[in-house]
Amino acid sequence: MFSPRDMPSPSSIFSAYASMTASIMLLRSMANELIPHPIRGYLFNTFRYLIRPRSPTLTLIIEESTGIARNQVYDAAEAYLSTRVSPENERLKISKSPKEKKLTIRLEKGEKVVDCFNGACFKWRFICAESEKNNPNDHSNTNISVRSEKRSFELSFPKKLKEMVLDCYLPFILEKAKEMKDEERVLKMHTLNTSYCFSGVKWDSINLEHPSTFETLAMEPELKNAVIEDLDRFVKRREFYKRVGRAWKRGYLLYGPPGTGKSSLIAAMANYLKFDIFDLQLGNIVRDSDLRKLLLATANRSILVIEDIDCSVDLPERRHGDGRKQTDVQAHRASDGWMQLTLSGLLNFIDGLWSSCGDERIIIFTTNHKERLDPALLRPGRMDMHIHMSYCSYQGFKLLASNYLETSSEHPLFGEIEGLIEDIQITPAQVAEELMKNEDAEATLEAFVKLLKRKKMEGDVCENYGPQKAEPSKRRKVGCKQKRGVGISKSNIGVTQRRTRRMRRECSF
Ligand SMILES: Nc1ncnc2c1ncn2[C@@H]1O[C@H](COP(=O)(O)OP(=O)(O)OP(=O)(O)O)[C@@H](O)[C@H]1O
Ligand SMILES: [Mg+2]
Repeated sequence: MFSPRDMPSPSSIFSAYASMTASIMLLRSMANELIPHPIRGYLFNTFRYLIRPRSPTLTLIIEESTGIARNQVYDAAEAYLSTRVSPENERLKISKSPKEKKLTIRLEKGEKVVDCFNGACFKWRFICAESEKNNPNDHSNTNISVRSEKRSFELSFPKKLKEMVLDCYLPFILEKAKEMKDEERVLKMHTLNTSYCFSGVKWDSINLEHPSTFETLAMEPELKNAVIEDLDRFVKRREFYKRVGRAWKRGYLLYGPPGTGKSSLIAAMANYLKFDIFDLQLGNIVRDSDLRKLLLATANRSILVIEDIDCSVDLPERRHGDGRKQTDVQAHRASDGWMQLTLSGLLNFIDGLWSSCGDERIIIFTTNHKERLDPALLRPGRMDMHIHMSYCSYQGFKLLASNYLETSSEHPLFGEIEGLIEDIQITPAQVAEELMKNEDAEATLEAFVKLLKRKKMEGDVCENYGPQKAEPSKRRKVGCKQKRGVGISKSNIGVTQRRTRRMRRECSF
């Protein structure tokens, strides 16, 4: 058993320490005489390293670049720490480039930040080491030196948290920084530069500043939710697509009358996902090979849009005897006998090479006339979701009224509007235009009621828009009314709107 009597007395500790120091000094003087200087230095450093007390802290050095490539962890840490500055910080860098929406805050040399995550505290320090080197490219012997900065972050934490830092904390920072970048991202709209049409093809881009969002879009709430859920599912399913061996792409067909929000929905999708838009005007493309080049030049996380697919190009396989005019490019193509842009070329390329060359691709076709589309485009598996954009419903009107007139509560005229709007065809674009005419909500709504009454008096007939199976002429003959309905075709995702079903029942024979 250990008893206090066994404890060494302070005087014995002191004498042991004195004799150890004396022996070290003796060893040192012997070493000085016997061991050559460079070896002595090496031995002392090794000895000091071995007897140095072990620190319970681990420090990770996160350098700005790894050879040529930038270090993603550094960039993520830089962005993330800008949200973690505290009143303790004394010097911060601040900047804003023309394209950025907000001010950017960065730590200045030597500044420290303490960040807490999952109950643990992590110490960050920004290091910026400056150095001067002779310019290796300077052959003029002027000895002009080049100053360079080596930036890095030091992340210190208790050693026992190493696994947690590598598995959770750093991935969390990478994810957070990605979210911040997406938020800051200026979306681009890429369109074709037609001056390259015959010699080659090229995308030109401008900033996409379309303000349409799902909040401002008048759509049946169930349909809107179905679209949002579909997009959410799509972007989350990288592993799923890999597992089932499918290219990570999703196709949407938007169809309905002009002014029902097809283009607005595309912009809302782009703004929601933070995806760039590539607007492919098929009418300006001559050959499949040009099309391929253009498609291969599109980026990941983008939406490829082909508007008005039924009339944008005279694809050889397409049949339409409606006397539509050819564009100049199409006429040129036909006169030269090089009708080389084919629908099968387009579809095969989209399904095959294009989609397997990139990730997170969305493709959207729009049309005012679904019934004129080639069956190849409509066959199951081609477009994942068919979205019917149709006339404005009472729900749609309420959303537009609250956006345009900023009326939160229901106005007394809303009841009358509900009764009228159900029986006539008015597009969201027309409703929006009416609601913008006057700043006075009362006067605007009164004028709107008058317009609805006038339209009702004039009478509506089913137009050749939407999913009806009947021939337009037949529908017109029987005076079948088309109710507004914004729906997804039932063959696609099983979300069919009550309204659309009712409309189908009313319009088919
Ligand atoms: N569903 C909607 N919700 C909100 N605003 C809409 C909606 N539909 C149309 N609008 C308004 O009408 C304008 C024109 O709509 P948009 O260009 O999206 O229609 P479209 O269906 O693409 O027409 P087109 O078939 O002629 O291309 C939009 O800028 C927007 O202001
Ligand atoms: Mg449009």
